Amino acid sequence: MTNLKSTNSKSIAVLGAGAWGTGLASIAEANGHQVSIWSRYGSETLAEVVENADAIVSAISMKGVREVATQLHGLPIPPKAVFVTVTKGLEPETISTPSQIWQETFPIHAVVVLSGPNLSKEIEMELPAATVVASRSKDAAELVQLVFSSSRFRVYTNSDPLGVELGGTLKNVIAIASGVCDGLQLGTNAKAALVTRGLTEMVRIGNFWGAKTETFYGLSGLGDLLATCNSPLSRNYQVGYQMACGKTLTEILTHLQGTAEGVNTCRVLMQRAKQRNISIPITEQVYRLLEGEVTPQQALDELMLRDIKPEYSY
Ligand SMILES: NC(=O)C1=CN([C@@H]2O[C@H](COP(=O)(O)OP(=O)(O)OC[C@H]3O[C@@H](n4cnc5c(N)ncnc54)[C@H](O)[C@@H]3O)[C@@H](O)[C@H]2O)C=CC1
Ligand SMILES: O=C(CO)COP(=O)(O)O
Repeated sequence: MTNLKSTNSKSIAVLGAGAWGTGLASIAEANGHQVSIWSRYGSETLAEVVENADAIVSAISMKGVREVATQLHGLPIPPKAVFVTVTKGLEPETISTPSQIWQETFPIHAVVVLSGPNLSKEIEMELPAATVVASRSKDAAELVQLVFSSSRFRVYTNSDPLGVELGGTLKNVIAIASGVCDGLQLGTNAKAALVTRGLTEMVRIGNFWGAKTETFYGLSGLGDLLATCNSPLSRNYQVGYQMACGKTLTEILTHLQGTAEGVNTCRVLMQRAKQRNISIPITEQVYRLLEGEVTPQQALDELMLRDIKPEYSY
């Protein structure tokens, strides 16, 4: 077994000084690594922050990933540097995942996806949590595992980066639906049904994309669903909860602290599912709700009154 204390100090560049970027920076720093954080509002340049980095951690929200990757592309990046992406979103124009953008921009560097049930407020309070680091490169995943592993943060490796990334991304849409469920006070049975059928929907989309089914039953799929579908700390859950309480999406997003990626992800998924004829009924109702086409109650009725069918039809 690896002794966590034996890790050599690494140079870690964190891009994005939001809730999760600063949270991950604190974990790495507490583990004895040299951490620099880059923010578009800060005084340090990207070039200064990534110079000599062993790992470059992108904690940029989806809308900024391509722009930051392009800015970095023109800079001298150490060949040893591993890119770590923690963004949970999809690019609307290309339907690319963040790791695909990083890999496309830096084809010779290893890319690692870090995702799991990691509500940053709880991590900030040093409550225990676990996560997954996944990569096509076993060495890169193990390096990132050592950088972040601690007595408060248990990090597992995984060899299905696409599944791990999609788990964290797709669950955001189900978290919005769960917020609606709680806002309407539909009860525990309804929540259990929603989360379970939500997972089926995630597996269906993930399989279509080429991810492994079992990955969705791990920390980055089921684990993250359980966390975000049951916690008012989740911004995505808050979007659904507040819509069920009568607020408009614009009002909610104006006052929300940080990013609720599920809003954009839901739109991208609907576009993809329509093109490919994939059945995603929960996502479809979340989409219609976000677009103002149905009320929360109508979305519920539409889901309950769908044609009856067998439980399994991936
Ligand atoms: N907060 C959490 O609990 C967790 C968040 N995540 C994911 O991590 C990502 C970041 O989340 P948060 O830190 O919570 O969001 P945040 O909204 O607090 O921070 C986002 C960061 O991205 C930066 N950014 C956005 N567009 C940019 C651009 N064009 N150029 C440069 N920088 C740009 C912002 O300045 C900010 O520093 C999201 O995809 C989220 O889903 C993942 C796990 C946990
Ligand atoms: O992904 C998260 C926890 O794992 C954070 O969820 P929210 O983005 O909904 O706050």
